[in-house]
Amino acid sequence: MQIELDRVSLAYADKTRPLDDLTLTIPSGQFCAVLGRSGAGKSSLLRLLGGMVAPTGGAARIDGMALSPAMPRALRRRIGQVHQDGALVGEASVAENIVAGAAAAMPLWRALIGLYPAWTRERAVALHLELGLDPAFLAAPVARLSGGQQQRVGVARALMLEPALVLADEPVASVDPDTARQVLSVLAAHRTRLGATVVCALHQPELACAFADRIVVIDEGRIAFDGSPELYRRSHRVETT
Ligand SMILES: Nc1ncnc2c1ncn2[C@@H]1O[C@H](COP(=O)(O)OP(=O)(O)OP(=O)(O)O)[C@@H](O)[C@H]1O
Repeated sequence: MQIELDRVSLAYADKTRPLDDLTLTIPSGQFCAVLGRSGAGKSSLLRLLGGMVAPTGGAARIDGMALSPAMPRALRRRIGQVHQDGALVGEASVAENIVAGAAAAMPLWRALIGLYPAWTRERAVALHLELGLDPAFLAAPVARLSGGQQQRVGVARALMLEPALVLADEPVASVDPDTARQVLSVLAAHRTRLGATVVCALHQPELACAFADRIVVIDEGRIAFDGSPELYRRSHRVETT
């Protein structure tokens, strides 16, 4: 899916302006890492791309269609989102949290009573293992997992419907370096297999350079850098890992 932001601004009710006149095109199939200090506007950008908030200025489009909280369900189900806070149901099991990522593909009543088809359970288990989680966790309440394990559950849930666009907000913030690489490898493999677009907010420039095709740095709601990992490395002296 191609993303086009044309002079997009976002202002919250309290007049905070996390995105300011931002123009950005992310072509279909690109792995774009979004870097920037805390409070720079990365989560706001991902919320806007996920249709959770509407731009207050400019135009935001995905495959030519307007991005907004009112976008059609058929479009929304093609977007997989990894939320910074996990947005998991703590008392539900890990398996239940992961299969919930398929809810948009079935009638609401089925999701409400947990009547998920067999393929969703099989896919949930496959993703769980691919992300390096212990099979013994599947039946455990998600609240019992560590922060990093919960983040991986959030990634598995986001990939359930094989989304054409993955929006990942700091998906490796709480995991060790090896696990971080494993999680980003899963996102990169998803991109390669399906030609999906991946937009991933990160705080680790070295991981961004290792996995992304393109680095965008946001500062005070504006683009401070936009270029290849090679260019980013040269201009920011990033260690190669
Ligand atoms: N719902 C909201 N209402 C008002 N202001 C908000 C809201 N959400 C975020 N902000 C503000 O918008 C600015 C950008 O926040 P955002 O969460 O997008 O930054 P970020 O780059 O993702 O930061 P971090 O790396 O810490 O997650 C900050 O000043 C933040 O306080």
